Amino acid sequence: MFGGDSRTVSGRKTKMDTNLAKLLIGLSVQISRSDGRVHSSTVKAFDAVKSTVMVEWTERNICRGKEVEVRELCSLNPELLEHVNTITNKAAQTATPVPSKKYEGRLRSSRIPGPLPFAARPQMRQTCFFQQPLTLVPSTSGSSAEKLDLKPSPAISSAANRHCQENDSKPAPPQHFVSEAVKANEPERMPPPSSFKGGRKSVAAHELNKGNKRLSTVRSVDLLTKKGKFLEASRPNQKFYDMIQMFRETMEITPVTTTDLIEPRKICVCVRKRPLNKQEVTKKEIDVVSVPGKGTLLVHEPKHKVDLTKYLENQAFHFDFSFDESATNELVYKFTAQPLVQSIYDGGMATCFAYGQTGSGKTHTMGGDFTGKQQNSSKGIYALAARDIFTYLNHKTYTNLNLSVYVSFFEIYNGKVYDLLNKKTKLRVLEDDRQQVQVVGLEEVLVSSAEDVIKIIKIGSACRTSGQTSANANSSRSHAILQIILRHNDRATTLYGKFSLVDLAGNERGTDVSSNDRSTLVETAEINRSLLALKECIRSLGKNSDHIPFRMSTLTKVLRDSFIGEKSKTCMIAMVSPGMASCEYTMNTLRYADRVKELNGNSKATEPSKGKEELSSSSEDENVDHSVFDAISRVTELEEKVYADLKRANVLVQEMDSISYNIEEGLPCLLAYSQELMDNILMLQSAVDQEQQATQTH
Ligand SMILES: Nc1ncnc2c1ncn2[C@@H]1O[C@H](COP(=O)(O)OP(=O)(O)OP(=O)(O)O)[C@@H](O)[C@H]1O
Repeated sequence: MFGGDSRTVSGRKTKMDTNLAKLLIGLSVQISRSDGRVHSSTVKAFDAVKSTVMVEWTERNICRGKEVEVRELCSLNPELLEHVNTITNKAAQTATPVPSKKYEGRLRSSRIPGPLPFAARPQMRQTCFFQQPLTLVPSTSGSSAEKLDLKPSPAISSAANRHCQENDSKPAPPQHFVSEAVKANEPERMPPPSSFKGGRKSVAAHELNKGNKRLSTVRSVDLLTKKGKFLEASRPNQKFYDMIQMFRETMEITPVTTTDLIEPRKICVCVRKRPLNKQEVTKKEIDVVSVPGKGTLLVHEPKHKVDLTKYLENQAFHFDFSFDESATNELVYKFTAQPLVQSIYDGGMATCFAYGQTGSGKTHTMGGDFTGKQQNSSKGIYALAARDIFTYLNHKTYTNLNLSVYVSFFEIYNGKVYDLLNKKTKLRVLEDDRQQVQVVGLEEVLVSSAEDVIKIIKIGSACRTSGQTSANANSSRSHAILQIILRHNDRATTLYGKFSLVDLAGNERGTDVSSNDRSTLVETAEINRSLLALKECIRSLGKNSDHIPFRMSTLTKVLRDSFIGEKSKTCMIAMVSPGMASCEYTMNTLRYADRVKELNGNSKATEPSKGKEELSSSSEDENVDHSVFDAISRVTELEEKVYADLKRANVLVQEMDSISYNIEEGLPCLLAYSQELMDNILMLQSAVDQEQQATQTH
């Protein structure tokens, strides 16, 4: 690459590295932190092999440090690159460098540095989709064969310019970059202990490259001992993080605002992203979900190519509304459940579902946000809907309807219904000849204010069945259904309208439970079965189909009247966790929500951003769905047969019972009768005996 005698070249290169080290060390430079802050730090060491520098700064009296790639440093400090280039060019003509003005007072050495050792770096690839690839163009001019003309992508330039503007308030000169290296087998950026150990560093790096286990151990021990000092050690999957951050720099964001228009919809499907939680932040979990707004949500799916190159697959999903991590429950309510309140006053059925992976924020959205373990029930969709229902009730338009409000709160756990307002009494779900489904004995409490409803929510929520899964220590494994019912104040208290607010159980797969015992697996299978049935029912509602497959699960049975009727309206809020660890479940949630919405006339077409791969995976998903659906239908058929057999057996038992009753009743009579008969026989016998005696005497 360098041409000429290799000994001369390597000798020249070592000298240049030494010069560059002298130029950089001691400089005050801007660095970018993982949380987005940009501040100054001092260059302490230069690693020519990795083309990185070690920088240090003081924060709250703690000396911190981090390793930064030279190209990253140059992008944040454009004058630095300019300065290096100036010196390099001058060096070709004179032996004395003239430092650029900005760094004049900060240079510790005025010796001529060599050009940046970019050429020593391996060929790299830009694999982040949606990102214009960076170009690495060898310069044809100049005497130095190592010098490269590095062209940035416009997106990155603008990002870098933004940084510069923030810090310098003057426009940044054109930037020079190398493309993003994303080899999985490349070590993640960690502070090299060698940088601080003078002569040892190159040996350690060299030996490490050779795969020397002993030295690897030494290196990791070094890293551990340095941990206290270098708190900024990069996060796991730093490359993915960088790629996502770069992508976000180019993203246009239009968040939902309270002034946005709400169109009336029969089925509304929205998505809400929760913020990273404390544990995720501590683990330096990467946020892989972006919400540009206008109903769109992006998942930056981290992927590896066959050659282990890391890349992102940015997948776009479109819903009626998309809410980012800053959205409040009030805002989410305004666009989801609130428009449904009107429909129950029009005599319809409204249903709002919170769907998502365990720990994604369903209970937070429906029941209210948490402060520690305390839930603020007045800030959830349950309470907000109750408040509006009472506002309507007291409005002059509706007072003449003469309605009262009742509340029931129950859960479905493992296909069984439990009354949360009556000490979790197990209830039976029966269907009459007209296919009306009744939850027999369900407590309905008459309420006169939203505060009454909040009290009921508190009582009911405390009762919910909880288990433990790997994602959420207080996971709800049941579907909780709060129903706010409007009834006429006549003697029969006939039903007028009903709002069902459903906090669904977590949708994670059977393998995601920390305990693999049979009951937990059965529990998970039951959850998945009911969620699948729910999807099919909402899809049928969307198609205005006459056939609603509501018998497939207890959940759909009890919500049967929500899926029928012209005035029925449904809203689903799909919740997603933003962490990279949840990426697969996030994709499952979004695909589910997408299928629910698919046949809804109001929805815009989904534009998967992927090509063939995405299409094949979604058709695979469909096949899986259908086979599961078929299996569920078969199980449901069998269940119905067994149920019919049971019914017949029951009738037989009752007949036998009545026969045995008759036998039991008849037996004493028979005995008395036979006794009577016996007495009569005896009497007859004695009469015959007397007659015989009399005959003999005569
Ligand atoms: N939008 C949000 N803002 C802040 N914190 C949130 C948000 N959504 C969820 N959380 C927090 O995340 C944690 C898990 O949320 P939540 O219990 O609501 O999840 P879930 O989906 O109901 O889980 P499960 O299905 O297991 O019950 C809670 O501590 C909650 O406070």
